[in-house]
Amino acid sequence: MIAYVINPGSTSTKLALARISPSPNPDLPGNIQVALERREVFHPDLVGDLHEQFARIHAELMQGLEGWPAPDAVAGRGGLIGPASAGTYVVTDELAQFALASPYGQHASNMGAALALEVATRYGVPAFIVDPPTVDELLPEARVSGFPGIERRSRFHALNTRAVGRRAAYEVGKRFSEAVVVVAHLGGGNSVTTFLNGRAVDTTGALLDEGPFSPQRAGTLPTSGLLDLAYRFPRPELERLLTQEGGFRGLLGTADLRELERRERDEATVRAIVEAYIHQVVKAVGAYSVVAGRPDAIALTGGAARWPSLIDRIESRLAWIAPVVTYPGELELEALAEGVGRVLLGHEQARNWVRPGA
Ligand SMILES: Nc1ncnc2c1ncn2[C@@H]1O[C@H](COP(=O)(O)OP(=O)(O)O)[C@@H](O)[C@H]1O
Ligand SMILES: CCCC(=O)OP(=O)(O)O
Repeated sequence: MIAYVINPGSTSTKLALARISPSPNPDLPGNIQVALERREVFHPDLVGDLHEQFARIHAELMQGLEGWPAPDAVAGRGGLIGPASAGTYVVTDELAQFALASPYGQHASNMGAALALEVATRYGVPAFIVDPPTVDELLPEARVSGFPGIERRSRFHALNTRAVGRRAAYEVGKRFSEAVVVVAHLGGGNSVTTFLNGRAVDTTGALLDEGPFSPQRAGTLPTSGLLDLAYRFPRPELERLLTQEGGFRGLLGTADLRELERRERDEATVRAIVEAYIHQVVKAVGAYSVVAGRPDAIALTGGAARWPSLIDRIESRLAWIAPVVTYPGELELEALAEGVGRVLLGHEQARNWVRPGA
């Protein structure tokens, strides 16, 4: 069985031809075996409204697909489509258009559904999204913020962290649906999430929410400092600053952790900010390790997990809580393929999205 899987990101669109089959080992996560033939389409200057960028990204994507055999299905990384259950969703034109103009925030993943639908329509096959970032399974007590009218939202790296959580549970001899796993996605954006029996019961969020600062996002700020900023900048500019000019980029002038890995040894300022990042990450993981009882496993993933000494320092401060497993980079293409496979192989029913408030 063949699926095209498409993951639009802020600087590139990652894609793969996925060959999907039932796993010969029924104990493997998801009981599905996936083999990926990967490609990447680079667009480092993706700025502005996604509608304006979509036609260009779609044209470049079609070139990226050239030479592949026809698919049985196409899957795109889901966007900010409103509160949703975890699962694999059929992409309709309504879902695709809603995501492109999402009222829940601008994010490259908002293009995933429309790109998948465009490609799938050309081949006359179904299009899907899997585990969109707005998967919302929060405990009621996790929704309360502390001020009336402000509700904590579930907006995180659901696709990657669920796939990583499934594997982390498997590594400690548990099924994801019967385990407590805390997953820290340390990428361009960060999120720390507690999974209880396969459900994301609490999360820091990843976009203008909470949590440790990231290569480009500010994360949780002291409220008084945020108020000062609110009186200095109009909201659109402040959103851009907090999501694109915060974190390492704001503090050290670069969002590239590979550069900081080289500089840390000789520059005390870099060392101090990296230590502050580690401090914030371990504090967040520690806090999310008490949400649902002692975790069976803690998982570290995202691009920052490719920095060995960084991960060693984080792991050494967390290992007393639970076994720590690391998945450098992300499993988003694998997770898209597994989500489609679960539906096409009959393990799971595809979900139909309903517009929020409909
Ligand atoms: N080999 C590496 N060593 C250290 N940092 C890395 C490495 N590869 C990527 N990174 C860093 O990870 C961050 C991007 O994480 P990633 O999860 O790929 O981003 P995104 O959230 O955009 O998908 C960047 O700051 C990048 O510099
Ligand atoms: C919107 C939540 C997902 C997210 O922030 O992804 P990136 O870190 O890849 O931007």
